[in-house]
Amino acid sequence: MGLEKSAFIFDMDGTIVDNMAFHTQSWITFFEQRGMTIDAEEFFRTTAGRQGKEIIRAHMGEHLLDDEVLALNLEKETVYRELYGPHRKTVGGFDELIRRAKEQGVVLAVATAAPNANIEFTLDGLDLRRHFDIVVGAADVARGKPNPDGFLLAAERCAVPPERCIVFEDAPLGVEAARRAGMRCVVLTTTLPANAFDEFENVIAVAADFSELDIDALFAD
Ligand SMILES: O=P(O)(O)OC[C@H]1O[C@@H](O)[C@H](O)[C@@H](O)[C@@H]1O
Repeated sequence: MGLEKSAFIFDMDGTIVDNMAFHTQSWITFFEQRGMTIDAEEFFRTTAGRQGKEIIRAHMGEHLLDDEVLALNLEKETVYRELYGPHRKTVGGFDELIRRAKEQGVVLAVATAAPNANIEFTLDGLDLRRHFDIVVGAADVARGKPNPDGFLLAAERCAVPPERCIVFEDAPLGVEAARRAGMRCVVLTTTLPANAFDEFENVIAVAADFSELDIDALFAD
């Protein structure tokens, strides 16, 4: 890798941890209780990376008051944490990739659509926060993915230009957010297969887990 300052910006859910099936299950339960049915795969493609409040308003009505949305989102995220809690662990090869990235001086950030309680649940619950220079969550930006706001804020706080940032993502809306931010992207196929990302020209690598990735090769692109 060259001497220029560079950053890795990790999506959290579905990327650092393989938890999207648990998010989807908690949404299915949440909507079922309100007499609504959702298709799991379609739901993942169209919502993963959006903020909970955006997902709730899109499905239940834009008229909902902020406090109502907050309470509904709290309910959904509580179910999610109960479901995923016993399964919490990082995706294979994550610790080793972080170790190598630190050795090479890569600045490390997280940019997630998750609320603070879920960030604490995952990053503190797995003792990962110490690895990251910057953590950006739903509370820091108005709009979720596919808007680039979270990635751009993370890059700004890292003081690394977008073209020197590599995003790690598992969801199409997240890859699109990276594209809009002017960032290259590594896709983790935790939830969708590689061909679900064929349309994206900013994808530089696709991997089942982090052990398959070579840092020098990523920055050589
Ligand atoms: O993939 P990210 O950016 O970490 O996003 C996490 C969000 O992804 C959404 O799909 C979930 O429904 C939210 O509840 C969750 O917080």
